[in-house]
Amino acid sequence: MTVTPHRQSTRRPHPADPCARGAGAAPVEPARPSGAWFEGDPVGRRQFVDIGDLELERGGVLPDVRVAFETWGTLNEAADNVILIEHALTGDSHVVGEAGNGHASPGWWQGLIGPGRPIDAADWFVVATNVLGGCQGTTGPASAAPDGRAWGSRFPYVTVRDQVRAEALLLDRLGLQSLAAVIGGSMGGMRAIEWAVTHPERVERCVVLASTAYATAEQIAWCQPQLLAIRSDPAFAGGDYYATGSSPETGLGLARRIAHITYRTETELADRFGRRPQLGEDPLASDPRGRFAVESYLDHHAGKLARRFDANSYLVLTEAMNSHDVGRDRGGVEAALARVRAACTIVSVDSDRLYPPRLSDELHEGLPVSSRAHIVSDFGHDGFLIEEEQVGRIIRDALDPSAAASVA
Ligand SMILES: CC(=O)SCCNC(=O)CCNC(=O)[C@H](O)C(C)(C)COP(=O)(O)OP(=O)(O)OC[C@H]1O[C@@H](n2cnc3c(N)ncnc32)[C@H](O)[C@@H]1OP(=O)(O)O
Ligand SMILES: N[C@@H](CCO)C(=O)O
Repeated sequence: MTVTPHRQSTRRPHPADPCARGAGAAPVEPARPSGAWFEGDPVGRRQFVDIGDLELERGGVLPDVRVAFETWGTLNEAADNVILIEHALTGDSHVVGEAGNGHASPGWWQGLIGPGRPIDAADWFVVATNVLGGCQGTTGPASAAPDGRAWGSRFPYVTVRDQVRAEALLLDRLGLQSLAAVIGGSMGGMRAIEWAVTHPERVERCVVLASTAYATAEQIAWCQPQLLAIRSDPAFAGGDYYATGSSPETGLGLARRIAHITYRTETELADRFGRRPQLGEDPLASDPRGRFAVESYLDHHAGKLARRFDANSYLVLTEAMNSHDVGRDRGGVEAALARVRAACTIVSVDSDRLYPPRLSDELHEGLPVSSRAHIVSDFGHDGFLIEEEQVGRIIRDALDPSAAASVA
């Protein structure tokens, strides 16, 4: 297959990237490349394809959608060695990074792709997209609407199915019809299973980690105070804060604190922090009031996310996760899962309190061809990111030719 690179972009913060610089200022879209293009790049750099107008599940059309992605490896002649990797809520397409090519920053599954690694780029062509509604180059609330202003509050409600539709259009544009595997964790796992249900004929293997067939009552419940925290921040300005010179960092930080607790475990926090005060601080003093170490830890994660992520994207993606239900309008979860033809691997983290193993059991039991795998971890939901060796072993097994395809 001939591939023509029209334009390359490294992951260095683009001045228009609200995730990279804090979301305070008005976004400026980078110049749009014309038509679809991509490059089989062994290192992985962010690239863009305009997929046109996107029809949304709840009605209406999102015009001029752009999808950003990175690739590793080379597409083979048969175009049947494609793996799609789906990132989680605040993740991105930067699955691995390599020093020396403008990619010094490691990726979120750094040990996964490369020579001798579970996904050897000599064998596979890996595509990792940035999700619709996010803030890493794919169209989201900080992108310019047709009138040139940021979408802001006008950005529509998008569902996980819309996100998968955008990715399917991207792959169509790239001429990639079949997926040897789609792999994702957490919110990425939602997209992975939605891919297998929506496009059974295109997906050969599906690996779903720390995820679910549908958002549960408790998951939606945890999201509610996070949504409220952002929307209650005076700097939120109804969602149209891009031109105000500030952004709802306090609300986003609160949301992250709430979420981060759900990503970890009670025992980890107890063992790691206990009742220890933060170094040099006294939580029992009245002036100045000091912090417990665990409070400082949460402050750290809150600040870090508020600096790198757009609050509107956090809202849009959280609501998309709430929308997730593979059974909607398909006769229920059981009927939806029965459509899947991929060989699936369903993975849970034993200590995950947010996506507990029973949800993986439900997926596994409903899928026609499924293996069940377990990650043993002290870290809870974040175990799917932290326990890279275990994840690597599971993915290596899932990609083994003997675990292949039921796709006709
Ligand atoms: C697919 C995706 O989801 S990609 C997105 C993943 N990345 C993120 O979500 C970023 C947020 N981070 C996380 O969720 C988690 O840190 C993970 C899963 C990435 C990694 O987990 P761990 O390796 O266990 O990191 P941990 O939670 O211990 O955090 C370490 C940070 O806390 C800081 N920290 C630890 N204790 C304290 C404390 N008492 N006070 C302040 N900061 C503290 C460390 O200095 C370190 O800072 P750094 O990350 O800026 O270097
Ligand atoms: N740390 C992950 C947890 C959600 O799965 C994220 O922020 O995306």
